[in-house]
Amino acid sequence: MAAKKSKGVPAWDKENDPAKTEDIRIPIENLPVSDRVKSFYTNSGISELYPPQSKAVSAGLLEGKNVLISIPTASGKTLLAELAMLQSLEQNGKCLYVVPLRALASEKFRRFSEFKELGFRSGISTGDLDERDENIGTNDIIVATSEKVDSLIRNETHWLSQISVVVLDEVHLLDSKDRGPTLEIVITKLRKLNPKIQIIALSATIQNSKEVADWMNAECVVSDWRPTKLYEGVYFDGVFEGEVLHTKDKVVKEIELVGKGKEAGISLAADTIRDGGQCLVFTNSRKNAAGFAKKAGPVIQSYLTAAEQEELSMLAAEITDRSDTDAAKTLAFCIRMGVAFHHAGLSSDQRELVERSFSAGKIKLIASTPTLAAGLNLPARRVIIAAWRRYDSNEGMQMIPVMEYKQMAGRAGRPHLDPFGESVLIAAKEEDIDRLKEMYIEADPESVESKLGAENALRTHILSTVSNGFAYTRNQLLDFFKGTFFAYQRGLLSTIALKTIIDTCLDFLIDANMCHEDKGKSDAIEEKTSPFVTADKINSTKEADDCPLIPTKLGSLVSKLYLDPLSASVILDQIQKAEKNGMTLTEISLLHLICMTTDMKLLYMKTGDYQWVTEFATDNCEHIISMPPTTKPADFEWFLGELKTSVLLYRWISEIPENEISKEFDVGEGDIRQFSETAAWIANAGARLLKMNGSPYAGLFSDLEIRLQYGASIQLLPLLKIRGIGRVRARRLYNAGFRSKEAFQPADFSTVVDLIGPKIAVQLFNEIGIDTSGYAVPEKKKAARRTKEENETNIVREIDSEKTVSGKIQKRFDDFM
Ligand SMILES: Nc1ncnc2c1ncn2[C@@H]1O[C@H](COP(=O)(O)OP(=O)(O)OP(=O)(O)O)[C@@H](O)[C@H]1O
Repeated sequence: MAAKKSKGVPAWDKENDPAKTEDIRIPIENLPVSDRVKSFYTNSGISELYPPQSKAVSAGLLEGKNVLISIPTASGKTLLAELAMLQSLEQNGKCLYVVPLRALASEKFRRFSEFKELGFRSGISTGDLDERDENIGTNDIIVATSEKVDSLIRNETHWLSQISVVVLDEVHLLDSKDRGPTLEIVITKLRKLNPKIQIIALSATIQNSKEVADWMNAECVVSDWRPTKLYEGVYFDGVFEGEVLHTKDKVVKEIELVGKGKEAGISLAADTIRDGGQCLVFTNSRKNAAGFAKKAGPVIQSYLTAAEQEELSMLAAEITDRSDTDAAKTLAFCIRMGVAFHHAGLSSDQRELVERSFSAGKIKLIASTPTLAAGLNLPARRVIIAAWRRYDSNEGMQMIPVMEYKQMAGRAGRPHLDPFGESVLIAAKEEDIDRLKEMYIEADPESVESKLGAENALRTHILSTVSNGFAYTRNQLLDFFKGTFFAYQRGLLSTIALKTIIDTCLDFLIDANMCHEDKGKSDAIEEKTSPFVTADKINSTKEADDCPLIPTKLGSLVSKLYLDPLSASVILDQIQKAEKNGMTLTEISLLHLICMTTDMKLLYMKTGDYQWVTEFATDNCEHIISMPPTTKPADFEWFLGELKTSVLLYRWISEIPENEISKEFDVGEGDIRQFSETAAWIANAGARLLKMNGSPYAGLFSDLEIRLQYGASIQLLPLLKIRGIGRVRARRLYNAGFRSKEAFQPADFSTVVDLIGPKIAVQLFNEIGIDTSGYAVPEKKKAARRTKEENETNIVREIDSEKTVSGKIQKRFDDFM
């Protein structure tokens, strides 16, 4: 039934509000948006809203109200965000779209770039694409991760206060131990910065959506409607039985067992691919993901046409052209058979290629860790959950959370991509069938619980809250944190808990000289209001005994660097100790120091590691600033983990090939990049902290930062400082006798072209001030050479784009799964 249109009243007529009770689908034509926005959607084939979307519009989405939308996977949450953003943009607004992962940011950025035809520009601010943060605020829509937004707030980015609509994608991640606290703080600060901001929160279905919505002062839209049927079921002993929840529509399929081992997972995948569908298989470890793909390959290959196989061979060649690690070879081997694996150990290039080729229908099956569970729109007709238990280092084998199951299952049957979807849990025993139905299919996802109440999470946010002027006293700090979801959820109890944690954190910050308390000067509060957050935006509860908290220069710097204050204090204390003891610090000393900080992730110690890492410690004891006594086993074990990670970084900056590092440490290329990038970011922060202190080691940290970014020896540093030159080209130039900028003479042009290719040679000569306009520049010759060159250009570009507004390196926040 179409809603009636009458003058001045929205077409969905709120009085009757049919969307609340009926399967109403508001026609795009009836929406209170401009004609060109309507045409944009109708031209793309979207003529009416889905029922849950209609419900959101009825709830005031297009009237500027805050709305939390908690509806099933694939039910079109993004379109709702788009409508609210476009409506605001037409009234000169500016929108911020906050996502948890960089892969999602890229997907959304690509989509919003289509609004160019409406005259709206989009930008991405995750620190890994070309767009620079200096200019990012000139865009109409800015896509960013929550950590990046937090960092933009800390750096007092002026356009943040112009944001009229903020979209919080995957807001149920408030529950995440790693990402939740930052997301919570970002929401609280954005609301303080601009109390009129419209919040659109998009969430998977969660138990306590009303509670989250109430915290945000938002309307809560809940629905279980899904545009395509999703059959959720269990496979056991050759049969898959699925059911569409709520409609009770059933399917029973006998599955032909195929392949050498007649394995359930492979047979289930083959069953769909034979019918022209594609499959996503979720496993519980990287090893199992690659193992599944290798085993499934020969079966899936038998369904491919010759033309498909040829295309896949080209994709496989793209992988091996760019990397010669064993993992790359295995991936290429699988891709030739139409299958792939996907996990955080792959490089971002490899992951993108796999996602892109699956979307294009070339790769038929991906076996993945949960890296692919969240948010991406992929054409999987069947999702197979091959393992619903996962190993947890603290608690052993555990069943995966219901929320994670729902997210995985929701990748199946996406509108426009597949006619229906199937999600299959594999039961090994008959008694598991009912258990799995009860525990996953029929179960409600867990409630979202704030994870803000831990000292580790709060320390950094307390410093930034004081540094940016969101609070000037202890009482104001408490008031600020009373605005968080943690306080809202815990009620009165949270005040006592928060006060205790705030006091502990402040004691630490005062001790570490990052902030001080101006006792007896409560008048000073008025004097030091920040230009970023004005005093009237602070809900002040100034009392006579409430004296000002003043961030020190060090505190402000640590906040802007996005470093955990504990990390900063470790760096400064250890350097001071070394200087006092008259030590001469080396790259090994600093690498170990980087690994001592709380911001650095560490490698696990394996049984075979103890001996060699202990020997390394003994051989290098003069380089190590602090060595724990062996009498404290837990501390010593931790120390060995730090040292093992330092050795990985040391190999990287010694130009050891990635494949060797991968084998030695049993890590993937993606891990090496993550370790080195995080370490480079901490080295940059270390350099800036020490520079402020006047320490002679600031320079050593700066050099180390560049070496960590590129994975290069100290000899190559002068060449690496030239734009466009990465470690491969720098090594080639160095070996040919070019050791610094000054070494290049106009006559060397053709030699340099031979070494690094024409494009980069021209760039290099121009950069060092030699005009190349009169030179004959040869065409690039071989495709293979081009790929390698482009590969290195990508690495350099990625590194260049890591620099933000103030030239700092931003931290990477990808999962390690
Ligand atoms: N009203 C509509 N009519 C037709 N197609 C639509 C409509 N709304 C959204 N879609 C399409 O549905 C698909 C899924 O939408 P979207 O990715 O926004 O879902 P989602 O709710 O964000 O899912 P998830 O939570 O799983 O990420 C997209 O291809 C989108 O273009």
